[in-house]
Amino acid sequence: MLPIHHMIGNAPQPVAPFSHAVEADGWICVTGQMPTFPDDPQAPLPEGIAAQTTRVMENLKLVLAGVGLGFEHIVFARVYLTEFKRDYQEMNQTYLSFFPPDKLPGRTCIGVTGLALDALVEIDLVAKRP
Ligand SMILES: C=C(N)C(=O)O
Repeated sequence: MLPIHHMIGNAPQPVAPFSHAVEADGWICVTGQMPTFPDDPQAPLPEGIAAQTTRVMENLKLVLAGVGLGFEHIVFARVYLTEFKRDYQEMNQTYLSFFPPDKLPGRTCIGVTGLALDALVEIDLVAKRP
């Protein structure tokens, strides 16, 4: 079976050549979301790691909703931070607020030297249809 390529109309338009999500056999790989605004892709990014993490999580929510899923369907997440030592704890606090504490996805968090749009954070996901 070939993968299904999802473009989600109300999610932020891609900043690079990718689909918002690609599905194979009920598994959904959601492209790394940036802290951009769905209704104004040219707007400056929000200030600071808490606001950027919130924006990224809201964008992930839009992509998941576009394929009929929610955060409860996330199996694994990867978080990328450009200022790891400075932002790790604050990112965690914001990230945690999107999940019940006993239903956290698996996760890896990685410090990187740069992200598209000079963002502080990008998060990608794997989710599974029930
Ligand atoms: C922003 C991205 N997810 C990319 O360039 O792949």
